Amino acid sequence: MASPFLAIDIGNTRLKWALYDAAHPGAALQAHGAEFLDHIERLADGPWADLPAPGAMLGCVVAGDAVRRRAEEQIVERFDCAPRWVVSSAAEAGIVNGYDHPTRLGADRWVAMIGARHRMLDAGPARPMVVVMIGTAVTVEAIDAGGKFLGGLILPGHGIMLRALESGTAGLHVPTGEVREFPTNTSDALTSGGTYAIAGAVERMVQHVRSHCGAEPACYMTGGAGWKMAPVMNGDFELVESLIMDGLLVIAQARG
Ligand SMILES: Nc1ncnc2c1ncn2[C@@H]1O[C@H](COP(=O)(O)OP(=O)(O)O)[C@@H](O)[C@H]1O
Ligand SMILES: CC(C)(COP(=O)(O)O)[C@@H](O)C(=O)NCCC(=O)O
Ligand SMILES: [K+]
Repeated sequence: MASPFLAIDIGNTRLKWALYDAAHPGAALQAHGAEFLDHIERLADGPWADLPAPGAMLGCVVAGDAVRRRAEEQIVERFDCAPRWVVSSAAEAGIVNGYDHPTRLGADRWVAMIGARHRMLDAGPARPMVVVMIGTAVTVEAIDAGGKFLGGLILPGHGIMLRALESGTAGLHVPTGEVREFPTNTSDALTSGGTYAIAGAVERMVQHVRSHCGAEPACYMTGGAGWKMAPVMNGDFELVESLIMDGLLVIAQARG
């Protein structure tokens, strides 16, 4: 019988976790949650206290070694399974890594591309892809129809953009505004500026992929703030909250 599988994604803002009934794509989600990094120590005695024990876990972490160790303490304290973390490599689960130094690619980016490729092939014939993650930072990846990661953009996320503007100016200390085509107050101008900066970068990457690959890319969006960006995107963007968890399930199955 299959045993439960624990997937963990540790970004620079939050640790996201999901427990599945087995370690393969399409497995049933049994429980999930997210903790800000300051609250990782609550996991074992809090949200994880009543979970069935996973037979294995796999995660990705870009938040640094100290945070990874704090998460490992919780995993080991609560569950009898070894912490395992994905490291970006030259090739895995259908994606070939075009980075100059493949292991320097953020593991979350690598895993999300693997999840997206699996989803795209499930839906139909192979196409190029643009994979966008809206987290603490924003990443915009280009993948060709053969599964080669061509390269990607890194931008500041909404929060970092606003904090940078606040700390670098005298007059920009205002509450969050609305996204407007023609903002007429400072709050709306800041919120709209950040949103359209991201949307514009994504649109450029879609153009680059379209002309490089000669085909319309399948476009996926994920990350904690993906729901804020998805409504303003031009073109067909599929919002998939679980893209990283999906990628972890694909990798776990491929590794057996
Ligand atoms: N409920 C929420 N809690 C925390 N951040 C949120 C929430 N909803 C949206 N966000 C936005 O999502 C971003 C964090 O997304 P997340 O995917 O957790 O990032 P990371 O993977 O970098 O830890 C924050 O910068 C914030 O703007
Ligand atoms: C780009 C990132 C900071 C994104 O982090 P996140 O927003 O998910 O917290 C992370 O993937 C990272 O640290 N990458 C390493 C550098 C690189 O991918 O080139
Ligand atoms: K992330």
